[in-house]
Amino acid sequence: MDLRAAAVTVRHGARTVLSDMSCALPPGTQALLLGRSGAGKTTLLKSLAGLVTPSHGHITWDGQDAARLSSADRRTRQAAFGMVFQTDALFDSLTVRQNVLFPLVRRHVPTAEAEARADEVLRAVGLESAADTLPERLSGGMKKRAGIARALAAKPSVLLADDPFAGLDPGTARQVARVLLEVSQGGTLLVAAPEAPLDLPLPRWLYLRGGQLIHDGPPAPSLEEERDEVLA
Ligand SMILES: Nc1ncnc2c1ncn2[C@@H]1O[C@H](COP(=O)(O)OP(=O)(O)OP(=O)(O)O)[C@@H](O)[C@H]1O
Repeated sequence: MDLRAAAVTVRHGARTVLSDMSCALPPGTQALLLGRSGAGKTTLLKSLAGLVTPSHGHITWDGQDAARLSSADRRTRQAAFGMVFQTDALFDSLTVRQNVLFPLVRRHVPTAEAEARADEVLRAVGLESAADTLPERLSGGMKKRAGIARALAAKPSVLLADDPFAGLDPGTARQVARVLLEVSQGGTLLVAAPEAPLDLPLPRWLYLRGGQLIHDGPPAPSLEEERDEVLA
C-alpha cells in the first residue's frame, strides 16, 4: 500500500499532538520513527492506520483519503495493516497458536487456510515449539514475538510496530529485530522507538520532536545527541 500523510495535524482538546506533518511511505518502505516519549510516535502510527482521524490534513491509502471512506470500506482496507502496539496483550486463556488464529477466525478466513498461516508465522518468529503454550509461560521476548506473529497472520502489506523493544534485554531485542526484518521483506515496515535500535539499522529515519517532523531522510545520529544536550 502507498501510504501518505499530507499536512496532518492531530489535536486532543487544546493540545496539538502532531503538527502539520507530511511524509510519503511508498510500498516497501523500511523506516524508523524516532523521538522521545510524548513526541507523537504512537499518534502518527495510529493516524496512518486510520485509527485516529486528523484534525487537519489527510492520510491517504493508495491515493484515497482514509477519512472519506465508508466505515465498511475503511475496515476492509485496514486489513492491509499489521499493528504491534506497546500495550498489546495476548489472551491469557488461549494458547499462542489460538491467539494467532483469533484475528483470522474473526475475519472468517477458512479454517484450513487460517491454521496453515498461523503455523507459517509462528515458524517465522521461531515460536513453533511454543504454539500450544499459554502466554503466562512465555518470556517477555516470546510474548513480543507472539504479538508480531498475530499481526503478521493476516499478511499485512504494512507492518507498524510501536516500540517493540520496550522492556526487552539486548539479546531478546536483537532476536525481535531480526524477526521484524525477516518477516517484513517486500512490505512496508515502520518501527517506532525512543532511540535508534542498534540491531535494526533501517535506511530511513523519521524524527519527531514535540509533534513536528524535524527530519525525514537517512540515519542522522546527531539528532539523538542533540536530544541529550537538551535534556542535560
Ligand atoms: N487520546 C489522547 N488524549 C489526550 N492526549 C493524548 C491522547 N493520545 C496521546 N496524547 C498525548 O499526545 C502526546 C503524544 O503521545 P504519543 O503517545 O503519540 O507519543 P509517543 O511519542 O508515542 O510517546 P511514548 O514513546 O511515550 O509512547 C503525549 O503528550 C500524550 O499525552
